[in-house]
Amino acid sequence: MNWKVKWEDILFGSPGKNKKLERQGSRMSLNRKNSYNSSCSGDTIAAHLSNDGNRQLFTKTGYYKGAIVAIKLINKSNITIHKPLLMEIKRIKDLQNDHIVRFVGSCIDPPHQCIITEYCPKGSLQDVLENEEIKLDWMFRYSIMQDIVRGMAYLHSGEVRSHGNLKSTNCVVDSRFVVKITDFGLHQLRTQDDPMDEESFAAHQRKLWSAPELVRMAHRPPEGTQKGDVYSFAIICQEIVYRNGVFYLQNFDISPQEIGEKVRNGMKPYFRPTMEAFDCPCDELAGVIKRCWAEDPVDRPDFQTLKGQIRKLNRDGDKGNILDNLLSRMEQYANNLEALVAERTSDYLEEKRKAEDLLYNMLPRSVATQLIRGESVMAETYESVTIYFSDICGFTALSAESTAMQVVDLLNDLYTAFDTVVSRFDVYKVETIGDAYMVVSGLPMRNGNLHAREIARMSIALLRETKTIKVRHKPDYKLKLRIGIHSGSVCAGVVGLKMPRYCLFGDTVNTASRMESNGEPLKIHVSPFTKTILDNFGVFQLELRGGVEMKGKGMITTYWLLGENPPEYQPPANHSIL
Ligand SMILES: Nc1nc2c(ncn2[C@@H]2O[C@H](COP(=O)(O)OP(=O)(O)OP(=O)(O)O)[C@@H](O)[C@H]2O)c(=O)[nH]1
Ligand SMILES: [Mg+2]
Repeated sequence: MNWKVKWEDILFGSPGKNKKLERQGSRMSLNRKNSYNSSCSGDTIAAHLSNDGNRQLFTKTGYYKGAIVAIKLINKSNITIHKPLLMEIKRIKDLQNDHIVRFVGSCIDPPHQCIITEYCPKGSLQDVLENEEIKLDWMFRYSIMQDIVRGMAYLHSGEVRSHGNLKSTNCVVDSRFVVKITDFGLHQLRTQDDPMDEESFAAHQRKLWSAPELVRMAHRPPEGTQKGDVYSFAIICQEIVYRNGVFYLQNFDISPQEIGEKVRNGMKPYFRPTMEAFDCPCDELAGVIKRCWAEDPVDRPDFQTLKGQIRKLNRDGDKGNILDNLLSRMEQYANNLEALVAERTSDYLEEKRKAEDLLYNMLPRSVATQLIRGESVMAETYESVTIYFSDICGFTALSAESTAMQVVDLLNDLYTAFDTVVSRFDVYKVETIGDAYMVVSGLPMRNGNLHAREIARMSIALLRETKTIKVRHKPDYKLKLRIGIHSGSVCAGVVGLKMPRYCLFGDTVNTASRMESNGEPLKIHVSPFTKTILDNFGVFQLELRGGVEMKGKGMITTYWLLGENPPEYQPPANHSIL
């Protein structure tokens, strides 16, 4: 029973891996005329927007024994394994042909029943024909027809005998643009518990590939007939010639249901899709296609005969030889690889950008850039910087009365607002610890004496901002921010390898923190060192607070920052014309 696969043995991978699988997945355009009802569902199916903005779906895929496989879910509550089914599975597993999709195995244990096959990354022939970015010259189109003929001739010559459901969605395209036949045999597994509504648009659409004699049958055999397959092949060839969807009718717009009725009634002239010799590279091709969809199955050639005919047409058309054909496919393959490389490169750049953005958020820009370049960041001494600390008074009591989520929401609201304010100044936010917020100016880029002015302005702005912030779960609660600022020298550098952090060290940091803890709610507590610098600007209103006993420092005289005078009115200069 080497065909039996355990669902657990199929790897659906991490989200990252899935993304990769999905990208390689086959596409089913949802803008097709039919209302296709996807039977695929599951975690590896992804939707995305194609270049032209159409939503597309991918077929379900997974990893099995190290290879990507296509997974087709079976909509059946119960599968009985009996001898004929086992024999059929064996026959299908033994099939070996370049143009037949390899059967990998099947999961039959509910609830995960599926058929697992080789995965052809380019999707179905219908997907390829619909994709305008893929250029198909005539030689290429002949080779697609020839691939199908070869696969079908092989199927018909073996024990499978016939397909019964040949259509452009059941011809899949591998990464080298070789077309392979899929979804044949195993009808017992494929018949669904809740079959599709026979009168639905999708059901009528599916029948467009079916030969008239089969459509007329009340109980048509799921395996169809060999001549029926030839008719389906002709319909596919017409799709290949016109690239306008199945059963394209020039200047004629009727529903699949009406088409079905006209084909079924078998009245002369027999109703078939548009096929003009002048739309083909040679008259004979149109003739071959028309013979394949002859009303009387006896008049249709078999695939063995078609093999020779298509080969001859391609040669007679003098459109090149085997080598040209090969080169053409290789060219398509190379173009495709280029697109793939471009896509992967943009993925890589996107991931790189995300990683760098993260680093830029965690570290000052210049430091992050140095680290990205692989340079080590040496700790540096800065003679003069200004440090800001703030805290929310009564935060512990407020937290005790709130749920953890409410606290998180509050801090999130607060810091989102703070971060916006902070971004307007030449400062660097060092960290937030709970309700404490620490900001510095004057490093890693030195800014002379401006650091005190930047921090003072930012403090005033933050204080103003706090007054506007509403605590969502306590709308009447007034947040009281307590701010302390101090200037002096610090040492700064990156510490840690796993989670590098840019840290400041030195007594200035401690003093700034003490300025905050010795401050008062809704006030900005300024150290005498910062005040001296601020006085140089002549715009800040400072008020003496008095002597404050500070741990380890003794008594120091501190100030309150009340605000900034508006810039004085400057009359416009009187320019005289010399
Ligand atoms: N890449 C890839 N895509 C596939 C494969 N099989 C199916 N698909 C995609 O899935 C789409 C729908 O395939 P199916 O679920 O087999 O549906 P269908 O072929 O329309 O109908 P039935 O075969 O009759 O069930 C196709 O058009 C392809 O886009 C495969 O082996 N590889
Ligand atoms: Mg199919």
